[in-house]
Amino acid sequence: MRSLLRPVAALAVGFTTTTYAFSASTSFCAAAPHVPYISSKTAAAIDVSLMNPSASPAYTLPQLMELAGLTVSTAFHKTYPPSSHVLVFVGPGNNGGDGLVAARHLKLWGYDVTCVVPKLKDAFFEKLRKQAEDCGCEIITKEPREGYASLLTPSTVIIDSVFGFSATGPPRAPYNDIVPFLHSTTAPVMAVDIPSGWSVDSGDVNYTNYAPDSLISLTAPKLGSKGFKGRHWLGGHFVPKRFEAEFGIKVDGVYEGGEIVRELTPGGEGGEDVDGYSVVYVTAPNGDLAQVIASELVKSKTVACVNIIPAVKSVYAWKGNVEVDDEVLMMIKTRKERVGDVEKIVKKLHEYETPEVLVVGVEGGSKEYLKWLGESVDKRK
Ligand SMILES: NC(=O)C1=CN([C@@H]2O[C@H](COP(=O)(O)OP(=O)(O)OC[C@H]3O[C@@H](n4cnc5c(N)ncnc54)[C@H](OP(=O)(O)O)[C@@H]3O)[C@@H](O)[C@H]2O)[C@@H](O)CC1
Ligand SMILES: [K+]
Repeated sequence: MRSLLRPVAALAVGFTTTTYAFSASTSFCAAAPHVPYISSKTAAAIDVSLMNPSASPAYTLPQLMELAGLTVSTAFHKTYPPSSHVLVFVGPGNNGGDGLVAARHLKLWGYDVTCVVPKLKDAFFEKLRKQAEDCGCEIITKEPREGYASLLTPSTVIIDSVFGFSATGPPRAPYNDIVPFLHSTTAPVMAVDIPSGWSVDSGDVNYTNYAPDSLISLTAPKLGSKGFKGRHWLGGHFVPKRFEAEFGIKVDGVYEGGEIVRELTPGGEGGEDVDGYSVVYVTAPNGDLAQVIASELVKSKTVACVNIIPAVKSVYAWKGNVEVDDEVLMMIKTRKERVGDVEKIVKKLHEYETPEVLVVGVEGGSKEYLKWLGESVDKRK
């Protein structure tokens, strides 16, 4: 007799079949370039993996910062003419280090550059400051008596390299004067990685109305920049290919023809939030029950689509025996935030006591398909 308790381990055989059916039954292997947004947590994990001294690629911080800073200056050069005066606000972490390296490159490319450096973390940052100074950048360590606005000229473009993906909470001194200045100035700003003062994961949740003119995202755009409306560049030519699958940051075709930055369309070209979608696997004893569950899920706009894959054989351990069952497999596509609702509906309609509900993260997909997916599922109420 078919067991009613369905252990997760029973998925092994079905999973293989599913993988095949997934690509064979749909047509969304589109060639459109896809650029995923990542969370602050993922960004930090990538940083750790890039610089883990005991595992490849074992980059050192100075190596990465040189590449990141060159990336920032390249995006800047593509956006603003060399006749601009550049005012770089340098923060306490690596975002600030990117700004100091970019300042040096921009000066060497002919820009007039001033760096505001109120604090330096350690000897390495002191070296970066010195290198910028040696290349001809003006260095300012505290707010002028007349305020930061007195540093502006009619051609000034600001680089906001105050806070990156590790910043949290309201700005503390000495940045509690700089960040409000950035939020209120009318001078154009290029933000590095994330506009300072925005939440890295949620954007301008504090309603600062800070809207930089341009943004250079490093490695992958951060979730908080999803609503960014200005010119948006992506750089990160230092990330090994294998990280694409590992961290879901596949960026096919992004860096072409020797370029180290690529402009995204406003809001991010193909920049759907892949962190925001899930595939849920549910097995059922027969196609009729699967169809009842699938119809309810789609009708209620809890999910966008359910593929019912027939003739799945599940082989699993059960009470010391090896069981073999004929089942069907539902492959359900939805927003991540609706996975809990999917589980509720499945449990309500299913005849198993413990139906399988296994959630798999989405690593990528075509721009058009992900857009349709998002539009087809109601957001959580
Ligand atoms: N892989 C990549 O893409 C690469 C990325 N790179 C770059 O690194 C950036 C991330 O760097 P990061 O981790 O050093 O973080 P970031 O935000 O610059 O500074 C943290 C500092 O800020 C401070 N702090 C925090 N909150 C604060 C507050 N409210 N008010 C005041 N201070 C506050 C905090 O102090 P603490 O809280 O520790 O006292 C700490 O000292 C990333 O965005 C990118 O630009 C490249 O350089 C390399 C390759
Ligand atoms: K920033």
